[in-house]
Amino acid sequence: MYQVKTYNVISPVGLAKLPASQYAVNKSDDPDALIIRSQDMHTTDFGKNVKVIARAGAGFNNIPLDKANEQGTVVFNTPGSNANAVKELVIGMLILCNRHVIDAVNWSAQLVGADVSLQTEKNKNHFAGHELVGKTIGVIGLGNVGSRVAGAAQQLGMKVVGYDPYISVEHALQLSNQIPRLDSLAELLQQSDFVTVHIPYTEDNRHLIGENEIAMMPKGAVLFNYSRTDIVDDAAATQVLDQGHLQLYVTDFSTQAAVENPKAIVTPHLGGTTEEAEINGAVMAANTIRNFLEQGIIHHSVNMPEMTTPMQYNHRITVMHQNVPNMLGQITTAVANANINIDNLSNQSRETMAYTVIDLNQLDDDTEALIKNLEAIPAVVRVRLLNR
Ligand SMILES: NC(=O)C1=CN([C@@H]2O[C@H](COP(=O)(O)OP(=O)(O)OC[C@H]3O[C@@H](n4cnc5c(N)ncnc54)[C@H](O)[C@@H]3O)[C@@H](O)[C@H]2O)C=CC1
Ligand SMILES: O=C(O)C(=O)COP(=O)(O)O
Repeated sequence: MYQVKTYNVISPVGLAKLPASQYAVNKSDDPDALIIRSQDMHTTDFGKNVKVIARAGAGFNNIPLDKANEQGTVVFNTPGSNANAVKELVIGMLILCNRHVIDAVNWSAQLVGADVSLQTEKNKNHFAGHELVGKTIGVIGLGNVGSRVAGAAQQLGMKVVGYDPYISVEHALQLSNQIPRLDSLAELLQQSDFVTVHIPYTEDNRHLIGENEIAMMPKGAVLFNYSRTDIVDDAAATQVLDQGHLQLYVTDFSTQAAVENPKAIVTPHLGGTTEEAEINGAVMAANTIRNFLEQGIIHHSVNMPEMTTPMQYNHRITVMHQNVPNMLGQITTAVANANINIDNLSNQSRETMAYTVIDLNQLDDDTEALIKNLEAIPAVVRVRLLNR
């Protein structure tokens, strides 16, 4: 029985993909697998028995990949599962903000008395807005979310420019040829009435949009952050709001600087919070966990190499190890010393880590000794034996 532990709200539709005959959910404090969303795993203990962490969602900066690598824990995310949800919220906020709808609705809610319609007609022009057609939106990051935001903004009649020096082939092919990909961030910032950021948080992306970048944006521009805290320097963004250079700062992240500034519009990390996205993410996470635990398949990992060959033989030994010389030699020697014939072997690497998978039709009686010998090889971090 595999033990699975969940953190955050994980859709029961996804959990139902884990057969009760093989998986127990939230029944053990020493789980094999975790399904999480934004739980901060830097401060949440997870033991060596955790073989897999599935992040139902896109961003994985809440998971310490160094620790995961050290103990041989494969980390997955569910790319694209909530991208439509974020796109819809960003486009919704774009329209709401450009028409001052939030202030207008709050104002209407305070109306009392018999002359409500009179007051309305007299004051509505305080909330006169602008249309989006013909305005320029700069989309930073053209992955699952950014490419959808770019496409939707284009359909609204906006001019769209993009910036993503690392765009995947898949997303580059999907992007309309009407959407120019600019060579520099500065070029994008200088020409955009609206800037929206859709990139992962990494050390390199910390404060990608800071004081200097905001200064490059035209006066009266609007900045959206539906990516992560700290990709935009909130202190700088809220300061220029006060100085009037930015018209609005719209963010999904409740930092102190943002919530204290009346000109900042803060949604409480709602981008991926729709029933549909929660189901998509949880279903993908559950399927990913099953494929990995039952067959050793790795697809959509953020720390380990891809290995998508299904289990076609009776037994599979998976060896997670550091990506250093002579590992294959040592692993195959250990198997040969056990007098076992290898039917299929695959070895993939990714940065500092590698994954070797050995398929066998027949095992000898002393499998335990073989597993121990494999585990004893320096640089091996986890060995698993899977049986069909
Ligand atoms: N507010 C929310 O609830 C949600 C927030 N997010 C955030 O949005 C981020 C993006 O999500 P997805 O589009 O699904 O991820 P993705 O991985 O599909 O796309 C990210 C894109 O950013 C690009 N990129 C990376 N660094 C860049 C840089 N310095 N400049 C320009 N482009 C850069 C990559 O090449 C990639 O194309 C996530 O990492 C997460 O932090 C995602 C989903 C929900
Ligand atoms: O998928 C992401 O990166 C998100 O930010 C969504 O986070 P959540 O699953 O709503 O806690």
